[in-house]
Amino acid sequence: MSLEAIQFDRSHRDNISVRVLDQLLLPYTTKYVPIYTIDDGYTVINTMQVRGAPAIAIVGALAVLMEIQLLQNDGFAKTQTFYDFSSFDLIRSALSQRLDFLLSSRPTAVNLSNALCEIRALLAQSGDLAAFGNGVYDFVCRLIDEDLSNNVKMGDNGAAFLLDALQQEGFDKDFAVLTICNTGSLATSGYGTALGVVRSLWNDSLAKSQASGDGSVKKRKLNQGRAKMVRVYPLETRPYNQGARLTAYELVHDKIPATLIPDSSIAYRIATSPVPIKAAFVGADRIVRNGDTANKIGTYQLALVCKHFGIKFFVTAPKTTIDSKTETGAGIVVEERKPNEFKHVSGTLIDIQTGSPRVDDKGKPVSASVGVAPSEIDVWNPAFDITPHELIDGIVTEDGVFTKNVNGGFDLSNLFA
Ligand SMILES: CSC[C@H]1O[C@H](OP(=O)(O)O)[C@H](O)[C@@H]1O
Repeated sequence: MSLEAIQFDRSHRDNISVRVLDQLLLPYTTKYVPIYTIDDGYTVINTMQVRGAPAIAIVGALAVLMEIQLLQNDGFAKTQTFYDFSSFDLIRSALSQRLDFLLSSRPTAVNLSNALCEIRALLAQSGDLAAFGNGVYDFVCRLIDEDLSNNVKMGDNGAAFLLDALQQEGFDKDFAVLTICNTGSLATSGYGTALGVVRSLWNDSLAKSQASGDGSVKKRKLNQGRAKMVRVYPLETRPYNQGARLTAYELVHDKIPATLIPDSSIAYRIATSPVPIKAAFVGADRIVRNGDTANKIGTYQLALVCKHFGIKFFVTAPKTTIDSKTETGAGIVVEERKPNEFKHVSGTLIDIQTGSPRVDDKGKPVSASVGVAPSEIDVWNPAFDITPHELIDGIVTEDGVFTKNVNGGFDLSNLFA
């Protein structure tokens, strides 16, 4: 099992390498795909071999860095025709077109456009390719390192906020939380956003129960109350099943008690759960000025169900996911995926006798797709929906948890770059 979505070998500055975990083959196959060019970055992002707003931005920026490394290789320069090396101005113009292309890989998650904006500024101020390459290298290293440290801060912020709120309302028992899609290490540089909160809640729970754990988890009590998280309910997250394929995989890896549930069972699960469900933590692809949030399709109705049951609903995202240029959710472009990603279900062939993956003559699990709808039927397959800020109880960030003012509005101006 590997939770390392991105392998960036920076041990030799002049010979860096990048590989990404092909998440379409999880949970049964661990395969890394090399990234050499912006085309490679576009492909793995557009096909969702790598996905998750922060991870998309990191892989996009790394693809630019790898292309720059290639452009500085004379052998490549002689073979390609897109770039005109007669002046850096011409190279700069070609690179600008390549950044536009990369940005079109997935339009809704703002992290990629935020990262490419920074890279454009570096391109404008660089005098030559080497200087631009060094600027992008420093930017990408900072993006990766800050994302990881921010995720742990965010996880602790969200966990402590919930635990303190439960203590204040006099709740001191075991509880469960809900989450949707994948917002863990596979969507970021590590630890995760909403799933990072789950990891911090679990660390707190282990510390409070003095559980032995497996030694790999840093047990950290995050408040003095007795309430502790004992179970996670990840939603399968149709139609691409990031919850079933990826979040369940991460929770099994971390040995966090979890029960995978169908998207359609949220209300009935809350009504019948053996332990009270006290919160939902979801990620974000774009949070706009008023707090309206784009996230995986299904998030909006999860928020509605939480409102019905009086359960706290938190959006969890780093500042790199904030879009300070867009006023409300009405301004967000929602990506629609190909119909066959909905009409077909892809995965690994399972031997129904043994329940184990079918393998080929090389022992590799066999991938397959099955049809679950008539090919003639029209479908609507949005990758995201927009949760109105009115349904959001808090926005968890590395800078703390932001809640609404007495007028029911978020003031996120402190988070704007
Ligand atoms: C921290 S990941 C943010 C976000 O990205 C996921 O979408 P996708 O799997 O399509 O890239 C999902 O919306 C997560 O909440």
